[in-house]
Amino acid sequence: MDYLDQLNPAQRAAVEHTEGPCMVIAGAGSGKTRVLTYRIAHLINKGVDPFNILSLTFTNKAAREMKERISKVIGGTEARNIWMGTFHSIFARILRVEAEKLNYPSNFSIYDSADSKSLLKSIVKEMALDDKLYKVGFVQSRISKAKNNLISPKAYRENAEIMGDDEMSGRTKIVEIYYEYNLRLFKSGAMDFDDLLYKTNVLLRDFPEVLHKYQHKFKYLLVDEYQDTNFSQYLIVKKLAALNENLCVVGDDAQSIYGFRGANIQNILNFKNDYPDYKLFKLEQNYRSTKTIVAAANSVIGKNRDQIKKKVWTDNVDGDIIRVSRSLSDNEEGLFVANDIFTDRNNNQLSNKSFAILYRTNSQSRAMEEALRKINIPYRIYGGQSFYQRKEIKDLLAYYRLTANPKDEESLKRVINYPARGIGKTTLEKITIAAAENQSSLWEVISYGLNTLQVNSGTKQKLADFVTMIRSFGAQLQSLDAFSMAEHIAKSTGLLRELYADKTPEGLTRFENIQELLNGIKEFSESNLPEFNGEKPHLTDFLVDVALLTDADQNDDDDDKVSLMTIHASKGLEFPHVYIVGMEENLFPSQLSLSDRSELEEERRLFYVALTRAEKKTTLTYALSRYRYGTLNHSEPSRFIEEIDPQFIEAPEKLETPFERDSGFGATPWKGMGSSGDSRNFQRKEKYERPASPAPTVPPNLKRVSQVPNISTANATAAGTIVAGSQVVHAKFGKGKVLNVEGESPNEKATVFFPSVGQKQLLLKFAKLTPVA
Ligand SMILES: Nc1ncnc2c1ncn2[C@@H]1O[C@H](COP(=O)(O)OP(=O)(O)OP(=O)(O)O)[C@@H](O)[C@H]1O
Ligand SMILES: [Mg+2]
Repeated sequence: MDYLDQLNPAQRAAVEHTEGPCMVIAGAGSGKTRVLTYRIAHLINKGVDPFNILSLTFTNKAAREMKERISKVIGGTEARNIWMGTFHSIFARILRVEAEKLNYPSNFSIYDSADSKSLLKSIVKEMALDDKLYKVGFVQSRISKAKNNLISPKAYRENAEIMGDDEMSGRTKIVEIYYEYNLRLFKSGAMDFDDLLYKTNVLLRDFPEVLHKYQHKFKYLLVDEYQDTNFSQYLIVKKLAALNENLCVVGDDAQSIYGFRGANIQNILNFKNDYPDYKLFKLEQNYRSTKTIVAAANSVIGKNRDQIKKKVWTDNVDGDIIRVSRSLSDNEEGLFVANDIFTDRNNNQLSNKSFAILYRTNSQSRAMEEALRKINIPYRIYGGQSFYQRKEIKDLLAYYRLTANPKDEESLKRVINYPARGIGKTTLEKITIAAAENQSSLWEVISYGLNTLQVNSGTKQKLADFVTMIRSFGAQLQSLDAFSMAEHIAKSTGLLRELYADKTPEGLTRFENIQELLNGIKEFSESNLPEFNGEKPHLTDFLVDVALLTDADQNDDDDDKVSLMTIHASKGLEFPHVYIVGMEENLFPSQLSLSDRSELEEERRLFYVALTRAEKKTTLTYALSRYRYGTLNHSEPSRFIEEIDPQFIEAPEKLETPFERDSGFGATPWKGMGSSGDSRNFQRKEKYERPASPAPTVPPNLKRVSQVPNISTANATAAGTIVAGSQVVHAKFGKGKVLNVEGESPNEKATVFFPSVGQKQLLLKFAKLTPVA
């Protein structure tokens, strides 16, 4: 069958319109990514050289999948020559080639977010600023915002009011930190993530011949998820496309979810100004989801004021209505989800990978993981604490980075005394000061300025040995292949021995992780990628992208596992069955978004993204209490549940009085096991224990979602018995004194002082306070 027949007429028109600017704006699941994929296949089929195609995707995994699909469509191996990947990975690759023009080494280090934070922390400390006022995360996001808007430190200083710093309770030193931070990055031969785009812009602005070269090279440009590009990305695309204007962008304004990180939906709206002759394609048929899911998602997004109105419809079946499940706690919620997957999978012969659990914040994965582990359901977490963020991995990578680029300050600090070699904190401080005085890097101090350093001769020797070791690695970089070099470093630094000696379970895991990294490098060494022209790649080749890798980029799609990820990470993906968990006020929508309409609308778009990931079935869950930042909080169901048109969702009952129904986890495989093993959960379980009543069995195929056991509100918390001044006992916090009671039944709140934990605000209907005489 001709591949063009695998498209509907609107999709086909977009694919065949290969010359000139075009934009595809369409709702979720309508085949935007499919259009990009087929468009590339079509270009190659028409004779365009894959080396002349640049395609920018949201993840590297998406790029890989697109290439596979293209290969299937057109056959052969040409697809692997397409320039395809995320903005960051593509332009990191280009910067490697052009780095020297910017006075950077081509082996420049890429600082990930943790490296940047660590550097910022040092700077705040060295500048003797208050680290409570200048919180690292805050400073980092300000600098990131500036960089993504191409505001240099100088421009920042001149336009401090544009950045709004004067309104930020006296945090006027951000710009000084920004200056110093950039300087240190430069001295370290390092770029942070935002620099990869910023410096690309500088390169294309200041070196017309370079711009010219890439304009000629990339004759066809394609961008997926265009609604989430920021200004810096927008400008790169605009510059590269200026010569040929063969630019095709696809996106959905309703799925713009990175506004908090500087993505600018205006890029969609401005397209027609930049390219007045552009062609606009609209796709309206959704191929992914059931009628119910499409209609439910439409009803939600319709509540947003700022949007391009779209019709999205589907020919697919009606499908099940959306289910809602309520639990008492986050752990119970985890158990519900795990159990539900277990039953559904077994009753309907489904694979694990048909299921996905999506959440608003990474920390919500814990309860899900525990529950899945308990009943042996294999799962995979995308994002979160990624493999490459683990300490042992970062340590070894720091050696590799240092070998390639000895000026890399963060890497040097990480390993100069690991494994321990007697180079202490004070020595490092002296080196840092000397570097600042001489305007040099730490490496330059220890390799050339050792004599001027005020340390004893023993320490000097240790530093000299360290320098000799790193230099000896450097000398072999070009002669050894990636794996031999990597293994040699792991062994001769003593790092492998150190981890091997640790026989604790954690130590064992760390050792295995290192083995896994080395295996990965081995695979890479033998991968025979076209860019290495038949030669074995070097360790520097491996390092090119390693800072940009995320867990989503690991290629183990064949594994049959349940997927766990944040909604942000789920963009563009699809799964037959989706659980959206933690549907609670202050969590989703997030607390920070509640006071601002545009932020609330971004949360709603996020919910739209979540809902539209599902092909067949969507389940929403919420818990009535949840541990957050170490304290137990009571929660209310999310407003988003009620925003779904009621015909498409299970009757939400009376969400605000959740305790009157009585049912249980009848069919759970862990019946009678208690909710969880750890002592914290045990306490919480105890707290919610109610007088024994037989748990009714919920047949697994029942549409109504099983509910958690109810609890009686008729206990000692009744109004009147607890007043300001009375002494009470709380199941978890122990004895306390009531300072104040406010609000009306059933929402009275008490402020109680507990000697064990300090002051707490508790809702009486949940808190089970027992008065003591
Ligand atoms: N014409 C078609 N015929 C059959 N299946 C299609 C067609 N168009 C799209 N699909 C399928 O529909 C699903 C959704 O397509 P795709 O992922 O391209 O949509 P999208 O618009 O990119 O979605 P999102 O907005 O979530 O990124 C995919 O499984 C795709 O293969
Ligand atoms: Mg897509």
